[in-house]
Amino acid sequence: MLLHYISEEFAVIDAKFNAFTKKIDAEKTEQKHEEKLGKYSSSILHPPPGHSPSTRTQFVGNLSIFRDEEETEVQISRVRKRLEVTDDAQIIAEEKELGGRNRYAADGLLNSIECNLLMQLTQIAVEGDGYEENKSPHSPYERFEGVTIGRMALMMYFNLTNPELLELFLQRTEAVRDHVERYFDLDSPLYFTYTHLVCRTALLDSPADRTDLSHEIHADNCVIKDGGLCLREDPAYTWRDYSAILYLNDDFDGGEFFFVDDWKSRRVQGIVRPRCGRMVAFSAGGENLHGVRGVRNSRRCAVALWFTLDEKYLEYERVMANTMLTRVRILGTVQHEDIQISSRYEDMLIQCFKEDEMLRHLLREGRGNKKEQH
Ligand SMILES: O=C(O)CCC(=O)C(=O)O
Ligand SMILES: [Fe+2]
Repeated sequence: MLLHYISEEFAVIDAKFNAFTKKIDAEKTEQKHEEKLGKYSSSILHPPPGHSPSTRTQFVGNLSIFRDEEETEVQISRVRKRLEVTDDAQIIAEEKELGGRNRYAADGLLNSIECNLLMQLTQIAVEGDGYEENKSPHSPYERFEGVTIGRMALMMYFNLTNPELLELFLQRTEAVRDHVERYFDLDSPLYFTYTHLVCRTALLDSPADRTDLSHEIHADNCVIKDGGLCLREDPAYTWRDYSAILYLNDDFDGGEFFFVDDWKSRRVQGIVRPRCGRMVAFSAGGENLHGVRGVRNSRRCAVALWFTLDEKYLEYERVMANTMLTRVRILGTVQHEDIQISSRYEDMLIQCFKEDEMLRHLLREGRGNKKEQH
């Protein structure tokens, strides 16, 4: 009876994986089609990165039996958290200083040791990662490299990077999510939807007088139309509700983050200079048009975090990464000769779950889906 139940459970997980795999294939075909049509050629559209929607129910749907109890606990812990104000983070600028609505900056989300550790993770960054392998999606004078959580998790699983680094990354980004959720005093939970560790490196042959931006002015969840209106419609990541950028270093010139009032006038309302442990957070709509000034030398690294209020867009790679971390703690890493993590690593991630019974078991138990990690 029990065996029958377990095999049925696994059949359900298999079906989800198959559906997910098909979705990835469909996305790839769609992407090729879009590339042909030049859909992303407009400079005023915030380009990738970002995965298409995934749902917790779609992906780890059979965990829903834990849901009721979990939700109640989440509510209680949220109330408790609002009462305590015991963080190390200090708010350094709010709406008034930054010149607009729903935005703030804080320091102290990482200490210098943590920044140095997380900078080690940037060594596994891949050119164009998250941007369809485009090396310089934003500025021709910079190289853009990124790492997603899925890639970090795979590297850790195959013993190519240290589990403690991934753990630190997941914990500190969770602290940012929690801070943003509490600061904006949201009534419903804020979920991660996409996380991207990115570095922008000034190319040596860049002209000294370059005036272009490292990241063109944009909003994170809408497309700016010619008239200046920002429309929350396809192909924008319309489900993104809040954004945060957590900075890891300051040993470079330029690279300031700035808010502007309007796409055409481009009047700067507020500037945030990156430094270790500083973050800027804001609502992701047209009220928060922002950009990044050119990085004039060296390398600027930061973690870009996008959040949603809609649980169905939950970042599934974070659930998988937590599950893989638990597996590695229990059974150790997987030895594999000459493993290469390709740029399309998603298929490999799914394959690991298909082939590793322990991972499937932990996923089914909800061990990658810690309630404090929305
Ligand atoms: O790196 C930054 O400071 C901002 C990047 C950004 O706005 C984005 O990736 O959407
Ligand atoms: Fe942005």
